[in-house]
Amino acid sequence: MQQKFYKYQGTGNDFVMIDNRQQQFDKNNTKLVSHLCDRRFGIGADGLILLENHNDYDFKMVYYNADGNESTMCGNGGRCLVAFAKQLEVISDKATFEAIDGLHHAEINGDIVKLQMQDVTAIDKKANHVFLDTGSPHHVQFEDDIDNFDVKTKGANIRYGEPYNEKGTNVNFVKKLSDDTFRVRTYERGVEDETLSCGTGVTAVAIAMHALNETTSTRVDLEVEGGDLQVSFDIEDGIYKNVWLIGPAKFVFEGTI
Ligand SMILES: N[C@@H](CCC[C@H](N)C(=O)O)C(=O)O
Repeated sequence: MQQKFYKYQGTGNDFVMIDNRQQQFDKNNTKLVSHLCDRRFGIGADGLILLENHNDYDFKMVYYNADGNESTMCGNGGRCLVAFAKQLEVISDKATFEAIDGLHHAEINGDIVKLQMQDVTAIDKKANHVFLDTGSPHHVQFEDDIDNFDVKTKGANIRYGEPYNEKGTNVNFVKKLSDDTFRVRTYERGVEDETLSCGTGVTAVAIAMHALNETTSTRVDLEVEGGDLQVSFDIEDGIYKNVWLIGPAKFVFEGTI
């Protein structure tokens, strides 16, 4: 069977998008998803996203990692899906959609997509890292020599090690550049490699940096391998609310495979 697809990227985190409003996609076919994401034998992407109909909201997001398994929330993928929904004329400049972690609101203005993320209530501060869930699990730790750091090897050791083990976590290495700017490199679970950007990852970094008093700003700039993102939030009684992930989301090409 031939499959029509669209390719999008958000600061270099790239996705195969499929319009599954007619429910024609074989959703339990792990091999098919990993084949479509394969950079040599398929289209090539960090993940695959289905846009589906929803009874109450604009659409539903179903996210798979490049390994073919459905996974938890993808922030950059959510932003790209909003741009895709606009291309399909499912929305105009605002969206409300359901993903695996709940409801998301979003706004699109040109290439820039703002995506509201879930509130963050639990921040686990350890001696050398912070762990928090921003829709996906994230380990955040400082790394001074971030430019020369072996993210793939060191990230995999943490992702598969204690206490995360097989279920795993995404791993973010951070360097502070100024009071409100941080450089981030991320090892992604399910891609099992460094990606050029991770939306839930930079959201976790921004909140972790604030919780550690590394910034007093509630609007944080994040420099990632594939570009620049911003995260803004409010804090009420120790809960991070009204969390927004902001940055570019761009159409790359479309085709049939
Ligand atoms: N790239 C994503 C994160 C995708 C999910 C992650 N790989 C996982 O399985 O936890 C993002 O932009 O948030």
